[in-house]
Amino acid sequence: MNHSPVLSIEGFSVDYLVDPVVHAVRDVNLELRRGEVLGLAGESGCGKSTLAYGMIRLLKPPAMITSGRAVFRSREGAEIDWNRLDAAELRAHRWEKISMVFQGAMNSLNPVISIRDQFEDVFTTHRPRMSRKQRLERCGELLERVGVERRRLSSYPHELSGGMRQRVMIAMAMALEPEVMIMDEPTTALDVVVQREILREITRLRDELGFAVVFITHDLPLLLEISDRIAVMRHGEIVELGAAAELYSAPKHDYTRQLLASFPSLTGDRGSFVRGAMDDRLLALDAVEVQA
Ligand SMILES: Nc1ncnc2c1ncn2[C@@H]1O[C@H](COP(=O)(O)OP(=O)(O)OP(=O)(O)O)[C@@H](O)[C@H]1O
Repeated sequence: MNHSPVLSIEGFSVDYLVDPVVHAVRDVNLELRRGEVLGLAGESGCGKSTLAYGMIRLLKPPAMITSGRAVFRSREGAEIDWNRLDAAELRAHRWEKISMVFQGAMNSLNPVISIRDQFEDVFTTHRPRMSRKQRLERCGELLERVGVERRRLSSYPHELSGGMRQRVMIAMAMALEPEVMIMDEPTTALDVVVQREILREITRLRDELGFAVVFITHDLPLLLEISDRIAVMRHGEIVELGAAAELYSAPKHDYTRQLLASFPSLTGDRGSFVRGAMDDRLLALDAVEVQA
């Protein structure tokens, strides 16, 4: 993995201007490295979503960014200060450079428009020079990438299962080959088996295409499994940031310890899937150390 940052969050603070004011994100500094899966962990209300929406300027009043900036560095070396973009530039860069999949995104598909037409929309807006044939080919290819048959392009959302619709949303988020994908609880609404399949798909695609992911969930065991690094948030601040395996085996902050302890599957006697996966990771780390 290339360790250069693709997105740098610097001194970022967001308030909700209600009475009393909520300081939802407080002076956060965070670097997302090219190609990594960065997990954002922390209990409900700690500010994960506000930070994620804030960094791409998707917040609406009463939210206000009170300090800081989010700088995106493209593959070509261009620097984009997200806070300085006007509305048209923001629209152009979202999806192109940074795309998003949110919890329940599958319900944002328009029920009366076929998957093909919704998909094509992304390309007609952002790739106006593509021919219809090219668009169709690309839409089919993207669907297959996320494990949905090409023939589903002619389906309407209600004809697909929730898992399939969420896969369609992930395919759409990948359509313009963004360098960063922000995923806020993208699989929470799905049953555990489908959730696992989709997560496996996301990490496989990340390996193949090299985009970086900010993955948000309150499900710490899941985060430990799929993340390279994890940032733990509490009361709007990042209290600990480290490699997933290290955070699991040697948490530094008391709150991280408490958070780990609150998941019986991580601490209980019964072996769990996550613990197995983490043990493999730790063994891999040991192997690297032995080689070094
Ligand atoms: N529109 C709003 N107006 C006022 N306060 C808000 C608003 N949206 C969020 N907040 C507050 O901001 C803080 C951070 O919320 P946020 O949704 O970012 O947390 P979160 O960690 O993503 O939680 P969850 O996991 O439940 O989504 C919370 O105290 C929340 O109550």
